[in-house]
Amino acid sequence: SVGAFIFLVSPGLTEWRLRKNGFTGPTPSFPLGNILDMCKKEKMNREPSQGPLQPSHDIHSLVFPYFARWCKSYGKVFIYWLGTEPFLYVAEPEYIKNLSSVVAAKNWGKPTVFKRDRKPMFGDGLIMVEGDNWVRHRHITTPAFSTSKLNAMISSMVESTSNMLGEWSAITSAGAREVDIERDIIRNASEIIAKASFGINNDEGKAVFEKLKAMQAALFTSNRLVGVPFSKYLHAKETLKTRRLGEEIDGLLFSIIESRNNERPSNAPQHDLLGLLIAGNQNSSRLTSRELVDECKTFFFGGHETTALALTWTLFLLALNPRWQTILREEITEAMGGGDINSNTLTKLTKMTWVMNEALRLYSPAPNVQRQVREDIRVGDNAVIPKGTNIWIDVVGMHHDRALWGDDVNEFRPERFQDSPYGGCKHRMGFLPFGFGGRVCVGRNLSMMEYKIVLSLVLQRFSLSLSPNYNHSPSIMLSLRPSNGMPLILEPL
Ligand code: HEM
Repeated sequence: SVGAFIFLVSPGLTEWRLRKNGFTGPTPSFPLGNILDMCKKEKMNREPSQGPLQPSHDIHSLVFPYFARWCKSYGKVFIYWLGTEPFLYVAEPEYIKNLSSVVAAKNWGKPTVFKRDRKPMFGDGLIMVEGDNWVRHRHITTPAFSTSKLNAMISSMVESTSNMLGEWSAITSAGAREVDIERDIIRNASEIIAKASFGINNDEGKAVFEKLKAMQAALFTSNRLVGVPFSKYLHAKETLKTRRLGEEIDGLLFSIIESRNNERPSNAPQHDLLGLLIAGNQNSSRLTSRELVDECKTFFFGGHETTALALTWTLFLLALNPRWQTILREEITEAMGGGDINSNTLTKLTKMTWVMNEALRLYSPAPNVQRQVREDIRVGDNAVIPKGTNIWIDVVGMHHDRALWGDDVNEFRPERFQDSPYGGCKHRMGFLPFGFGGRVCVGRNLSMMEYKIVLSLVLQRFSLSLSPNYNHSPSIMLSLRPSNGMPLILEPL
C-alpha cells in the first residue's frame, strides 16, 4: 500500500537529506536503525571495572557506550537512528545555543515516538504539549510553582520524610545497618509528589496514588524499545495493563476535579498544585478537566523519580566523601539555629545548593533532553535540519566532557559551584540538568525544596558510608539509576 511505501521510503529520504546537508553518523539498517549496535555494546560494557568501594564517576562510556564510541568517529554532532526515526545527537553547548536562538520555546516539538510511548504517563500535559497550547499550559502552571505557594508544602514534606527516617531508626536499632536507600527515597518522593500534586488525604487521592505506582511498575517492563515499529505488541500484556490503569486513574482524577470544582468558594482553598491550578483557572484560556488530569499525571511522573534520584546519587557521593557530610551538617545546624525547617532555613543552605548541582552534574537524573524540529531549520553555515528530525541532547556527555570542565571533570568538587552557577563550565550551556530556554523544568524550585528538606533531615539523624554490597552500575532506565539499588550503611548520630 501507499502507507507502507511511505513508511519504508521516508526515513531513506530524510537520511539522504541529512547526509546531503553534511551530517554524518553510523549507517542505519531497516527497520531497527542503529538499535542493535546500541544494545550489543551495552552488554559488553557491563563488566564491573573497579572494586565496589572506589567507584569511578567517569560514567559516560558506561551508560552510553555507543554515544561515546560514535563521538570518537563523528564528533559531538551527528545523526543516528532509533528504529525508523532520525535523531540528531548533540553534545556541543555552542550548537545548543545556536539551536535555541533559531527556535523559540513554543516552536519546539517533542519527539513523536517519545510522545506515543509516554502517553500513559504524560498525556497532553506540560512536558508534551506544543505551540500555543504549550504557552497556555505554561502560563497557567508557572504561578503554582512560585516560592510562596511552594512554602505551604514544607510541613507535609517534613512529615513524610520523618516517617521514612523513623523506619530507618527502627531498622538500625534492631541491629541492621544496611538500608537500600534508593527504594525508600523513591517511595518517599512519590508520596511527597502525590501530596503536592493532587492530595492523598482522601480515599480517591489514595487510590490514584496506588494506581500510579502500579502503572509505573508496568511501564518499566514495556517501555524499552522506543521507536521500534510494533514493539508494543511484544509487550501486549503490559501495554493492556497500563491502558486499563490509565483509564482508572483518569476516572478518579476527573471525579476529584469535579468535586473540587463544585466546592463553595468559602471552603478552605487546597494548597496542592491541582488546587492552585483550579484557583488560577479563571479566564478564557483555562485548562479543561482533561488537561488538568494530564497535568496531575505529568507532575507525578516528571517530578518524583528525578528528585529521588538526585537525592540517591547525593547520598552515594556523600557516603564516599565524609568531609562533605560534616560541612553540610554544620551548615544545617547553623541555618536551623535550634528551630524547625522553614523557608528561611532553606535559603541559608548555600553549600547544599553546590552539592545538589555537583550531584546533578555527575549523575544527571534526566540523562538527556529531547526535542523535535517542527519546521526545516538552518543552524550555522548551510546545514538545514529537516522538519521531523528529533534532537537528542546528551546531558551526561556534556557533564563529563573534559574539554568543558577541565581535568577534574570526574571528581566530586561541589566548590566549583561557589562562584559560578554553571560550575565553572567553559560554556554556560554545558550544564543542563533541568533543560534549557523557555522549556526549562517548571518544577525545579519544588525539587530543590524537597531535596534540601530530605537531605537536611537525613544528615541530622545519620552518618553514611557505602555498603561493601554496593555494585557500581549506573544505567539508563528512562532516568539515570543505580541498577542494583543503593545499599548504604547508616550510623545513627
Ligand atoms: C531533580 C529533579 C528534576 C530534574 C532533573 C528535572 C529535569 C527536567 C528536564 C531535563 C526537563 C526538560 C526540559 C527541556 O526540554 O528543556 C524537565 C521538564 C519538566 N519538568 Fe522537570 N525535573 C525535575 C523535577 C521536576 C519536578 C519536581 C516537577 C513537577 C512537580 C517537574 C516537572 C516538569 C515539567 C512539567 C516539565 C515540562 C516543562 C515544559 O516543557 O514547559 N520536574 N524537567
